[in-house]
Amino acid sequence: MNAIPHATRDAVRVAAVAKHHTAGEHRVAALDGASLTVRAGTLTAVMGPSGSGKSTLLHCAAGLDRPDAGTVTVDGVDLGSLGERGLTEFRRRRIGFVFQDYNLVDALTAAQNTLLPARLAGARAGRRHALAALEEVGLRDRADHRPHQLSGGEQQRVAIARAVLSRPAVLCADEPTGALDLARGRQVLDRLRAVVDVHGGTVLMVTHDPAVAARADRVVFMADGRIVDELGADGAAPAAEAVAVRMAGLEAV
Ligand SMILES: Nc1ncnc2c1ncn2[C@@H]1O[C@H](COP(=O)(O)OP(=O)(O)OP(=O)(O)O)[C@@H](O)[C@H]1O
Repeated sequence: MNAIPHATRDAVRVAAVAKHHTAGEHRVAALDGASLTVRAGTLTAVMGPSGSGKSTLLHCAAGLDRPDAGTVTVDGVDLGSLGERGLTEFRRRRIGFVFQDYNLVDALTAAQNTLLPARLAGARAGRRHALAALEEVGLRDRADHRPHQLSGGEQQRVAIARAVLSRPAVLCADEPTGALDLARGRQVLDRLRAVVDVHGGTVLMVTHDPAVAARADRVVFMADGRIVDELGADGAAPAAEAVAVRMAGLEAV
């Protein structure tokens, strides 16, 4: 097989993407020519002032929103070339989500939720695989609990177990630690790091917290619907202080 090493492949390519939202008579340019390339096997954090377009960028990269202009390519597939059904299937098979409100199916147990994307994709994964993935996120003993019986952080970890099992091309995380206390937030981040460092996965994460962003390999900064700056591109780990200074600069504008 001509496998390309993970670190040299692009998992996500967002090129000159524009996206407008309409609220009443207002038309807001949430993205205005945003471009971002995410290498496979890396953890990238997206930061920026409130309203700068972070969530919209993540939604476009995850195939949940369609851009008005520009292209989004995930794992070599131009999402714009897919119809609704094709896009839904691609999302199920190739994109993982750690979102506050887009995570788990209430009617299913943690183990069943962990298996869901793999099963939908036709993989022959069974309970044994689900338990192994849940073990990795420290939740093997909660395998038969349903989402409402789990805390927010535990639900996030089930969503990560899912990614461990189904190996999406990219795992998109929107404020994965936002609702968690420090210790639980750290656990979730440790697991996201393991998705990258142990399993060779790719994570794209939106966060407001410089300390969280400092766990990424690269931090990109948004303002007015575009990527305007970044840290870590030279291979040096971004420091929380440097991230905070850049953010303060953007928020002061
Ligand atoms: N569904 C929507 N309808 C109308 N406007 C929207 C919608 N979603 C986002 N916007 C607007 O688009 C712009 C970008 O929003 P987005 O949520 O992407 O920013 P963000 O950087 O993630 O913000 P925050 O940090 O506050 O979550 C904002 O001005 C926002 O008000």
